[in-house]
Amino acid sequence: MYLHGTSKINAQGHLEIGGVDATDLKEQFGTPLYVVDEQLVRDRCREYMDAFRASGLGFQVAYASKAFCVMAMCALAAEEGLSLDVVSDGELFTALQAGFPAERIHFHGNNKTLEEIEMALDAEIGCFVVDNFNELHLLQAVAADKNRKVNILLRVTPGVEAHTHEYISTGQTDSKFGFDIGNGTAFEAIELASKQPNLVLLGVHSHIGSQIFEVEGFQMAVQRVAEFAASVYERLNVAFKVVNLGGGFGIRYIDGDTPLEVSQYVKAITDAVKNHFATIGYAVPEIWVEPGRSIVGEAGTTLYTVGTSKDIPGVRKYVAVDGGMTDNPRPALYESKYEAVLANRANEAVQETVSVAGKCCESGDMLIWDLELPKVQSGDLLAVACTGAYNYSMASNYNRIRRPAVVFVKDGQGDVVVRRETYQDIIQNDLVPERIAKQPVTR
Ligand SMILES: Cc1ncc(COP(=O)(O)O)c(C=O)c1O
Ligand SMILES: N[C@@H](CCCC[NH3+])C(=O)O
Repeated sequence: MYLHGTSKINAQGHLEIGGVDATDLKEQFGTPLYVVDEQLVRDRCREYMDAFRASGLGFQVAYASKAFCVMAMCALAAEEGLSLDVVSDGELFTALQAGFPAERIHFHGNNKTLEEIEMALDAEIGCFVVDNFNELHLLQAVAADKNRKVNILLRVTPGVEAHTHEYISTGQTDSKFGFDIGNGTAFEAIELASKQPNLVLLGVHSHIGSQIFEVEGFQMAVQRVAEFAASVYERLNVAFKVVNLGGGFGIRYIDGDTPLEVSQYVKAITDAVKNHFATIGYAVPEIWVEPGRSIVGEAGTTLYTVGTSKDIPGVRKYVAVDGGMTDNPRPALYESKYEAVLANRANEAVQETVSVAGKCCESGDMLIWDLELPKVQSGDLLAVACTGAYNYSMASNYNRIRRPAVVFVKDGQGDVVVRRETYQDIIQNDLVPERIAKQPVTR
């Protein structure tokens, strides 16, 4: 298994993250357990901030909180000087409760409700990323009602197909998100938005997809947006102060994944912006980005205890762990691949090939197929790497399985940032109507 960030194999032959032995983490916090290498998250934040500073352009780096949204993470992002992309009232609430500066919060989403719009307006967030005409009209009406001026970006689809899984590709014309540049809808939206008395049109937003390894897609998106900006300026005399190029920067889950350095993505984007916006006739706009996965993905490791196994001679050996698709639905959703190691015997030689199953009542609940490990025993500690993004945030209580705790590790210390769910948490919202006869609780 590739060792990201501060992860290493220590003298006892155990996996260690943030200076804490994984077997001690199991002892202290139990399994399954999400472990986050705090230093690696901070390093990634700093890589983005430094790369943008080096470009000389105005910028904001907004952490896409959908990747992993808990109060500690919002507080960390705020401390590192990042902005925040939220897509729901729940993410907004989490950020505000963590004390995230409202003026650095950007609100996304293709179906914001009236309640969400009012909540965000009342919180005085920095910017709405408007996705469609319904939202444009609703936002203008609510802002007028509250006698407020609101910053907006319009989300456009630049017609760029990112080379990634079709479910996480968003820049193409046939997408549920945004105003299409190609068919003229984006132009229409700019014309309309620029006339709204309570909306301040800062510019546009484009996001082409996720887990992208090449810079060409981003460069192409910059070119399309710049051509669009030039035509908008020429025909409407509207200048963009901000261009948001979204997130999508890839990470290394397994051998063969070939992400670029953060600085390489940023340089490609900022160079393209300088190049394509230079001739439009106004100052080069501020560049905003929204990385999620590349900030937290490689920093996450999930620890599981191995339970049962089933050997089907000549076919395969299944080993089951105490979590699965409830804490990591990505293999079932996207056929995502992961690497793993026995954290308690990380130095031992490979002796068998096993497939790692979860504990859900579902055949598709598989975490890793054909993983090479030492002879696996019940009680072993399996560490799956690169689970920091879209794992906790997409976790569920399927089969009424309690969601694991999340622990931040740094300099030899582990701190719980989300406590493990209890049985009481599982039933806390359940109600039994009176017409259903109440059964005596026997134990
Ligand atoms: C609008 C928008 N911004 C940012 C992101 C974050 O993407 P990633 O986690 O790939 O950086 C996404 C998710 O793909 C998104 O839809
Ligand atoms: N949830 C996806 C990424 C979605 C990106 C959000 N637009 C994943 O786990 O890869």
